[in-house]
Amino acid sequence: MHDGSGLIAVQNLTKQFGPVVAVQNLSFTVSPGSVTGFLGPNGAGKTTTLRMLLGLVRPTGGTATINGRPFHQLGQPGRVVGAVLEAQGFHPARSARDHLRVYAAAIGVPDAQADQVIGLVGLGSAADRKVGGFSLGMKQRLALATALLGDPQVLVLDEPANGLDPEGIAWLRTFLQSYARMGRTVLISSHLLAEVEQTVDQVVIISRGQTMFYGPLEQLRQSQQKRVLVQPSDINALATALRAEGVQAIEQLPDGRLAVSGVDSRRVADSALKAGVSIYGIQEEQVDLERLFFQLTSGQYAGYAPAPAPFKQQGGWA
Ligand SMILES: Nc1ncnc2c1ncn2[C@@H]1O[C@H](COP(=O)(O)OP(=O)(O)OP(=O)(O)O)[C@@H](O)[C@H]1O
Repeated sequence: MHDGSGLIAVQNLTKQFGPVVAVQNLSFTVSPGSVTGFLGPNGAGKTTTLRMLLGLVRPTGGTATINGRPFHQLGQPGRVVGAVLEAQGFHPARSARDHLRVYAAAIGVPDAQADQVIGLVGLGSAADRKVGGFSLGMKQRLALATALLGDPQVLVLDEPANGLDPEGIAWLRTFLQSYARMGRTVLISSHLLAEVEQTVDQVVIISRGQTMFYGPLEQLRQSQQKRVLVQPSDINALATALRAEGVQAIEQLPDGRLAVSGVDSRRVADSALKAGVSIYGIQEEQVDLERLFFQLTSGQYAGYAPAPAPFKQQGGWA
């Protein structure tokens, strides 16, 4: 039927809606055992990609497979893939439990499974309340419960943190990470890196339908060179001393401090000491992932389309 690997593979995927290129030559893989964030600003092509993966939209070119097969060839897809694409159209007069039982019947799992997943997502005490009275966060939990009904190997969630309060986001993080640690595959989309930063192990960042970065989050972090910000008693003396030691990336900031790249604070302090320069303040700049994410994706709404370089390899820049 399928290879059971739990692998999601997107290869050279392209989708055009008339003149609009929603997804352009996108490639990435998502392995079991980790949580992957699928990130990009509004309109970047995330939902279209997920819809192609789930067999809801036919690609113009390329392939999207789960377990080595396109969605429609999976056999019992409800038991392989659990997906939430948008806050679903729940019947407002139906209870959460009844909603889940209807879906359980549709994919051929027993009612007991509905009761189990409702507890898993923390809706046990609201199981018999009408969904019409649910908050957005509760609907998100119910949507997740629906996706979990078939005990799927692969979980695909579009903007699952949307509408959750901080406690809900923390709960979702723990849930998804433990689901992945059980050897399952988890792919979640978001337009905010900060929202999923603590949840995901690797990221696929897209902009205007193209891959901008694909690899471990840690690698993205390391790609931004850290800077040491230092306030010396004599800027020129410290800059000269550093240059004499081969440190070239030195910049004077508007606030009068020096920003030194490619070295740690200890090295800068040692140079200052040797040069007889006092230090009134020193700190290592924190990596600002959000700023990097914005830089990577900010071209999307520019009034022109700069020719982008093609995607090359995992863990690299496109
Ligand atoms: N059925 C459609 N017909 C025409 N254009 C479409 C269709 N679906 C999506 N698009 C266009 O494709 C582009 C990508 O949209 P998509 O919804 O995939 O982005 P997204 O990253 O999921 O954004 P959001 O976070 O806002 O949902 C947008 O320009 C959108 O207008």
